Parts: sequence; C-alpha cells; structure tokens
Amino acid sequence: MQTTKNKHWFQAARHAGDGLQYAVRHERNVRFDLVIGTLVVIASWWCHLTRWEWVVVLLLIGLVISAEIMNSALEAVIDLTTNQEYHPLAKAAKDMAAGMVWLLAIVAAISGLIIFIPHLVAKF
Ligand SMILES: Nc1ncnc2c1ncn2[C@@H]1O[C@H](COP(=O)(O)OP(=O)(O)OP(=O)(O)O)[C@@H](O)[C@H]1O
Repeated sequence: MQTTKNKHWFQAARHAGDGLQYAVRHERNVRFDLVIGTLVVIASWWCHLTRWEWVVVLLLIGLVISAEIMNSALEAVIDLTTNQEYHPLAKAAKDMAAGMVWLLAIVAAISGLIIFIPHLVAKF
C-alpha cells in the first residue's frame, strides 16, 4: 500500500489505470456515459462524419466522461472528510460538481444535434 509520490511514469500510469477501473466498477453514471459514448461512436461511423466532426464528437465524449470521473473523485473526497454527515459546504461542493457534469452534457447534446441533424436529414 503506497502513500508516497510515484517514483516513475509506469507507476503513475498503473495508478491512473486503477482509477479508471475503479470508476467503471463503482460508478453507475460512468458506465452509463460509456454506453452512450459507444452508441454515439457507432452513429458517427454510420453517418460518415467528416474528420473535424469526428474530432469534436470524440473530444465531447472524452470531456463528459472525464467530468463524470472528476465528479466521482470529488464525491469520494467529500464523503471521506465529512464521514457522510450533513454539511452545507459538502452540499455546495457536490451540487456544483454535479452542475459541471450537467452543463457539459447539455452542451455536448446540443453540439451533437448540430452535427448529426444534417447527416440524418440527408439519409432519410
Ligand atoms: N455530506 C453531505 N452534506 C450535505 N449534502 C450532501 C452530503 N452528501 C450528499 N449530499 C447531497 O446529496 C446529493 C447526492 O449525493 P451524492 O452526490 O453523494 O450522490 P450521487 O447519487 O452519487 O450523485 P450523482 O448522481 O451526482 O453522482 C448531493 O448533490 C448533495 O446535495
């Protein structure tokens, strides 16, 4: 059990991998985002997006999933420090982190509509 700084990049990468694995195993919202992200990638392939549309779509998927993982990390720290007892600052911190995820998800959804609607109209 290590509590000191990582000694080399391989150790750092292994711990980052542990973090991603923990997020997928324990966070339902992260799993949900991964499913939606996979469906969006399939839809992008089906719609033959342009190179720059692919870049935007992949960036947005990465941003939403990263924000979800950051939200979960903040929740873990808050639960650790409050021992799950009520505190108005804990509420503010958790609500703001959740707000960040929602804001990004809404922006991603609107951007997705702007990208996909012309392709869908052309197809049908
Ligand atoms: N220690 C606390 N003190 C005050 N309010 C809290 C505390 N823990 C949780 N809450 C409130 O409960 C809400 C939900 O808690 P929490 O974020 O832990 O659950 P969650 O279901 O994992 O949320 P999310 O869907 O955002 O991942 C928070 O947004 C906050 O308003």
